[in-house]
Amino acid sequence: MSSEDEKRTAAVASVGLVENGMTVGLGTGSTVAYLLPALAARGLDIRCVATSPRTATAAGELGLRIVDFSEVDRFDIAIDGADQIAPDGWLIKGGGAAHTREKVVANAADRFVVIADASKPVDALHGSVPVELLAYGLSATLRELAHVVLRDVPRSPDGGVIGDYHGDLSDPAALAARLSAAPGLVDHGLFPPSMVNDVLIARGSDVEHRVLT
Ligand SMILES: O=C(CO)[C@H](O)[C@H](O)COP(=O)(O)O
Repeated sequence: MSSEDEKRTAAVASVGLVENGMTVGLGTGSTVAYLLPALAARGLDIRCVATSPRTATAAGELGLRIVDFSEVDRFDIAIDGADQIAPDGWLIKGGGAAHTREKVVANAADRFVVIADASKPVDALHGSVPVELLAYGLSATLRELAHVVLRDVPRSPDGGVIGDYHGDLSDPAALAARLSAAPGLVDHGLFPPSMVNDVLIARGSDVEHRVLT
């Protein structure tokens, strides 16, 4: 089974967790792209908030009811993909640069569900961590953080500059605290295990369901 099939399998499994009347947060990415039609096919009476224009457009075209985040202060459930999933539940997100919005939605959700193909679980987080930076004072923020490489991509819908922090990821909690403490950093792609309730990982046609909190 291809990773695309696994993304679809995990996404389809997650829609069984959504019930009539729920307010649902929708993530961003290629795995979420499989979630949207599966969710729409259930024909539930739900309202959704999207974490990106891309997700909002796709969901709307499928007939899902998208409302503005200003109408919502919490979610019954939010479902999203991830770039890396560590054994202890730490995530790296933001490959699609939507991590700031995704974190706001995940944090406001009673239940945050991660859907992933078998390439996403890792023994240890590695590589780089997506960051969103305030355009104001960008040079000073880059100097303060060091090790950030800016991406050649458009700004976020909220005007943030997107980059990736390259450094030691062996202590995600310490790094998350250091990044969060930097003035000018809007948010980063390290999501703590305390924010994650369920992880659905498809391996072939099987789905492993990890329950975290
Ligand atoms: O954080 C994200 C976007 O900002 C995505 O959830 C993450 O990059 C995974 O994407 P995909 O489902 O395409 O593998």
